[in-house]
Parts: sequence; structure tokens; C-alpha cells
Amino acid sequence: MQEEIKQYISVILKEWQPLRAELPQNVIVILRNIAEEQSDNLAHRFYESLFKDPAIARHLSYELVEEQLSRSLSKWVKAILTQDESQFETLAQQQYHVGGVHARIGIPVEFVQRGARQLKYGIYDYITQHNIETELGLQVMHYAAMAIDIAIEMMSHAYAMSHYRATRNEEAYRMHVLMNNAWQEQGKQQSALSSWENSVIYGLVSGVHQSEALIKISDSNFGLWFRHKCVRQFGETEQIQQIRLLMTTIDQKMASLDITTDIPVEKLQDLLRIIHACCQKISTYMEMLFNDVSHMQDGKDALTNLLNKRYLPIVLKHEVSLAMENHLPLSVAIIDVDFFKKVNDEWGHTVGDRALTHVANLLSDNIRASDYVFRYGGEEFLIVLVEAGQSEAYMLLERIRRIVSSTPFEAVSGKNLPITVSIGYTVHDGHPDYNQLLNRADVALYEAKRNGRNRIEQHK
Ligand SMILES: Nc1nc2c(ncn2[C@@H]2O[C@H](COP(=O)(O)OP(=O)(O)OP(=O)(O)O)[C@@H](O)[C@H]2O)c(=O)[nH]1
Repeated sequence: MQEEIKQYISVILKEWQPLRAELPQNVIVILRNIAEEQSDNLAHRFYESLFKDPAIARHLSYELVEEQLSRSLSKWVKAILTQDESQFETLAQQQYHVGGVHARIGIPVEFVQRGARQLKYGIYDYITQHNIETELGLQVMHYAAMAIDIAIEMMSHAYAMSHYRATRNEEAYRMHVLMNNAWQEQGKQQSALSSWENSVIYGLVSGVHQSEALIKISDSNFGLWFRHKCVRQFGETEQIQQIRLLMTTIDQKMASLDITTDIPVEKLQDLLRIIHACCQKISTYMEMLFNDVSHMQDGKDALTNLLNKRYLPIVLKHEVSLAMENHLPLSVAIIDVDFFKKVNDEWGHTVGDRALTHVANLLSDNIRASDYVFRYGGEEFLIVLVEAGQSEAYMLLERIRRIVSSTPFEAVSGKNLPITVSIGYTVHDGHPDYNQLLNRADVALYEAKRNGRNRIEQHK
């Protein structure tokens, strides 16, 4: 779990734990009774209030609520009202999980808050209907309301963070597009870097440095671009951090010069060597940065030219809501190259890379125009098969499996290697969280591997 979330949880638990620790036994008993007798009713009340608003239909179906969500919410109510401090840590993590699911499904936070209000009304009704003595009733209501608020706050935090990440991705994407032409920008900045290097070399060698202050790299045109635009456009990537370190090294070396006196030749040569080596490294990191971006910009994986994973959530979210709105089938498959490590080990990474491109090409040549194929991980691919239920997905995937195993891959001239893939797939079951599709396809893939590879398994 991220450090930021851990800290957040620890602050909230510090508030929640004493509330629970100080509860008198008779309050705990009533809370337990409410949980036992009322949690199903409260869950029902929660969803009933939501379905009064037609806007919720975009996010949830009655069937899903009936079959799954109501039960989960009832369990949630029980846990919030009855669990003690020893279980709070787990409870907190569950709130984060739920908040993340809500963000993926796109259930707005205000709907959850509206439903939570119904839980409080329900608990209040219980207290008044059971003629619970005022002081006791007040304590029950106080704890129940606080505990619900605390749990919802954690959920909302997870939701907001998830949204923030998605927005940041979108913003990064927009910034890339704004850059218009990455190659042009790259050329411009590479030449700003060389021109700074040249003027520093000239200054140092010709002694101009004694009369004019040498410009630090961080204050040069390149440095300004780096500090203001580059970091914002690319985010805190590994390359950005390396470039920053290299710039600091250069500036520190230059600051240590005594420019009022002549610099000894060896010292000068040493400095020039360092500056040159650092600038070359900066240049290489810049190239990597722009290379990644130009591929990111069109959502493509650099090696295989397939879609990269970054935009998978956008596609899956869209396809899942289309499937739900139009009652259409949808399948997702994860495809993994069998014993791929052996290919790398025996033939080297370059051949391994070519094998991946070979499989990627077979996949994209053999899916329907409507489907999506992603590079999902190292030697894993993911296919989104739109409007394909169990049998159609199986047919399409079986065709792909056969084509891969029967198309020769020439590792080196005259030497063909057998390549096979294992496939796990699953059919959308109406749940709005696309992560479930990914998890289920993954489990099925594991089965396909376990059952001997070069085969397909479906998760049911
Ligand atoms: N050449 C190359 N290799 C990669 C790339 N990405 C991941 N790999 C390699 O893929 C291999 C995956 O190996 P494993 O996960 O052990 O699985 P496997 O050998 O395919 O065996 P099974 O999946 O169990 O059939 C590792 O050796 C990775 O280094 C890549 O982009 N290029």
C-alpha cells in the first residue's frame, strides 16, 4: 500500500480507535443487535434510496444489486457496527478497496454519501422504535454515525486518489498532444543542450570565464525548458530524475571553480571531460524520454506496435459500459507465450524480442477489426473480444492458438523454433468493475499453464 494511504489510515484510526475503546458494554450489545437484525434492511434502504434517482441506472443494475451488492453492503454494515479496534486495520484496507472499485465503475461519491445517510436514518428509526433510553440511544447513534462517516471518508479518499491518477494520465496525454510534434521538440532541446555545452567549453578554454560568469546548465535555455516544461510534460520518470542529477553534478563542478585565477590545465581537462560525459548522458536520457513519449502519444507499445497497457482501463471501462447498456456479450483473454524464458536463455534477447513481435503480428492479423489487442506485460498479451460470448470467444481464440502453434518462427536463418501460447479467458457477467474480468482471465490463464500449456481455459 502506498505510503500516503498508510499515513492517512493511521490518522483516521487514531480517531476511530478511542471511540470504539470507550464504548460501554450495553452500547456494544445494541450495536450488535442492530447489525444482526437490521443489516439486510439497511442495505435494502440504501439501494432503494439510490434507485429513486434515475441517474444511478447508468452505473448499477437491479440484478447486480439483488445478486451481489446488497449482500456485500449488509456485510459491510455488520462489520462497521460491530468490529473492534483489532480489526480496524483490515477494515480500513477494505474501504480503500471499495473506493477503488467505485472509481473504476464510476459510481459518484455523492451517491454513496446519500445511501449512507439512509443507513443513519435506519439506525435512528431502530432506536426510537425499540424505546431505547435516551442517553443510551444517543451513544449508539453517535458511534454508528461516526463509524459510518469514517468508513465513507476512507472510501472517498481512495476514490479521489484513483480519480486523481486517471486525471493525471489524461493530462499527461493531453500535454503530449499539446507538444504537437515530439521529434521537433526533441531536436530543439538537443540543440539547446549542445549550444550550452559549446559556449561553456569556449568560455573555459578561451578564458572568457574570468570576465563573464559562466551560465549554469540549470539556468541555460535547456535548463529552463527542463525545469519548467519538461518535468511537467513527462512527469517524474526515471529519465527525468537522472537528467536532474546530471545537471546538478555539472553545476556543482562548475561552482567549485575558482574563476578569478587561471585554471590549471589538468583541472580544466578534467572538468571538460566531466561536462562532456554528463551532456552525452543527458542527451541519451532525452532520447529515451522522447522515444517513450512518441509511442505513448499514440498509445502504442514500442516493440510490438500493439496498444500499450496505459490505455487499457479507458478501453475496458468503455466496453464494459457498452456491454451493460446494450446487453451485449463481451470477453477478455490473456495470452502468454509458453516457456518464453527458454527462448531468451537459448537464443538471446534480440531473438526473444523478434519472437514477441512475431506473436504480436499473428494476434493483430487474426483478430476481428472490432477487437483490441494489447501488450499486457513482458510476454503477455490481452485481447478484448467485443460482442463475443463463450462459444464465439472460444472459436476466435482457438483459431489464434492454432495459428501461433503452426506458424514457424525463424530464430536464425534456417532454424525454426516452435512457439505456442496458453490462453485464459472469461466472459463478462454483468459486473461493472472491469478489474474482475482481468482477474478472472488471469486465473484461467494460470489453469491453462497448469494443465499443460498450448491450450485455452475459460474462467466460469
Ligand atoms: N526478449 C524479451 N524478453 C522479455 C520481455 N519481457 C519479458 N521477457 C522475458 O520473458 C520471460 C518470461 O518468463 P517466465 O515468466 O518465467 O515464463 P515462461 O518462461 O514464459 O514460462 P511459462 O509462462 O510458465 O510457460 C522472462 O525471462 C523475461 O525476461 C521483452 O520485452 N523481450
